[in-house]
Amino acid sequence: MGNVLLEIRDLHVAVGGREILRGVELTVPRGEVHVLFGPNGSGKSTLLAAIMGLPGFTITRGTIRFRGERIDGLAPDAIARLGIGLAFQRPPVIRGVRLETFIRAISRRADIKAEFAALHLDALRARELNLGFSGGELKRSEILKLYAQSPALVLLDEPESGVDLENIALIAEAIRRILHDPAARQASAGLIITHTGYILDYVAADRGHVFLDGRIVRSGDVRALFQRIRAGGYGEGGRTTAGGSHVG
Ligand SMILES: Nc1ncnc2c1ncn2[C@@H]1O[C@H](COP(=O)(O)OP(=O)(O)OP(=O)(O)O)[C@@H](O)[C@H]1O
Repeated sequence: MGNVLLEIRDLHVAVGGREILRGVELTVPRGEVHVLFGPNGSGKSTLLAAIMGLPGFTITRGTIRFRGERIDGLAPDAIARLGIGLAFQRPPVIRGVRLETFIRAISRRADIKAEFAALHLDALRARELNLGFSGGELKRSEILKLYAQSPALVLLDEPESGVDLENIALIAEAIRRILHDPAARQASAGLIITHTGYILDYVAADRGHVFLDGRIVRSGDVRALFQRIRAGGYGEGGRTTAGGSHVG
């Protein structure tokens, strides 16, 4: 138990009265990076939202434990304070709050100025949070947010989607700094959703899981799972859901 950071048992989650997660079982040990694959609508983002305690995602059965303590039922700010951070797939706009003000308010890091520069976000410091940000800018500011927050468990929802190749490298390097921070006593654990797999070229991932219809149906070596999905789709015998070599 001492080595387990996140433990999810028989998790059922309803959204808008519809059951989306139907018995998720997942264990993430300290310092490990796990990757979630699965077709559109299979419930991957819902899982991250439920871990984060976001409103509208109702846990109807099961438990979520972080460092051995139940966190299901806690408010998102309490969960964030315990050391979990989420980079949204589509982050919300917050009018009237400048990017820099927001980052400084949540930052536990001394070197945040350097990270603004590394993520090419200096020109956006005074902008209202996420308002009119391009796809790449949105993703980079989400990663900066995580870097500032410095969580023990990092949840990344498609960090590279809609991002050009140069910016993927920029983002992936920053994710590496968050996950494998030499200043931290222990590396952070991560749970990453990806369709493209680009991120796997940069981040050393320990284990992969395939999501289908609200459950994890297969787990194993990340690269072997990804190759299998590329070759045959997401279903047990291949092709049932994703079809052909199309992954995302
Ligand atoms: N706020 C909501 N209200 C109603 N249904 C929702 C809501 N949020 C998610 N859902 C539904 O839950 C299902 C799972 O969505 P989710 O975003 O978790 O899937 P996903 O696996 O992350 O998909 P993708 O790969 O397309 O991002 C979808 O059918 C979606 O429409």
